[in-house]
Amino acid sequence: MRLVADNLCVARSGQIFFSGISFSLGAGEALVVSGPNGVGKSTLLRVLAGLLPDAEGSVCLEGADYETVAEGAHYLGHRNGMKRELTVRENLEFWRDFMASGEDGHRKRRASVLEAIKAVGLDGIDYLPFGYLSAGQQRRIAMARLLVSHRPLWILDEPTSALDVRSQEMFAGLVADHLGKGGLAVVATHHALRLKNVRSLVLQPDAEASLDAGDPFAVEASV
Ligand SMILES: Nc1ncnc2c1ncn2[C@@H]1O[C@H](COP(=O)(O)OP(=O)(O)OP(=O)(O)O)[C@@H](O)[C@H]1O
Repeated sequence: MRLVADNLCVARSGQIFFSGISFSLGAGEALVVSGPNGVGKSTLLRVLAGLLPDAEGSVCLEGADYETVAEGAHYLGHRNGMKRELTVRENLEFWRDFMASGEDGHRKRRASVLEAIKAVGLDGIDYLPFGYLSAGQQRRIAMARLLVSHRPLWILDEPTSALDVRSQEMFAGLVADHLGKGGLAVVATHHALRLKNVRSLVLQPDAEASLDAGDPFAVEASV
């Protein structure tokens, strides 16, 4: 399976935020997107997730039975996507049911709610309303959402915001495990992520985007 983006371009209010972004990401690989505030990282991720349909260019998951990239992706934006009034368990049960796919392979590869809570190191708090949790705990439960249903592509916007060093290592472990099983990930971040097997895409205003030295994959972009 490959995530293939070809010549992506986004313009809003007459201003081009980025153009000419093309890359190809294979199973087991991650693309880390970085750059200064407002340069367009979240916008790029939203394009990949199919949330900005008026963007130019194309993006697809090759070698997979998905009509759209969105069908094969988990998108975790700046917001956690949880109801404050519902308990941790109720929130994750909702997402597990909502994202349930008829495909057998997906059902076999998803964690139970309690397994997912344990995987992010928060077992024992499933009965608490989500709104009672600390900011870092809320982010970790948002990551547990990625585990209760299976999607091959993870699109993550600032996933480690509010996380302490230990939780960042936990996050790196989750992503490494996902990549190790043939998954793919695109991550926008300001932090040095403790990830291996990553490609880097740096968006810079009014400049050519810089690429990983020696990157064997085509990752080209200009802003
Ligand atoms: N609907 C819109 N219309 C016009 N401009 C917009 C719209 N939405 C976002 N923008 C602008 O698009 C630019 C890119 O925003 P984006 O959130 O993608 O940046 P970012 O690189 O993720 O920033 P940060 O590091 O602060 O999260 C910003 O200048 C923002 O103000």
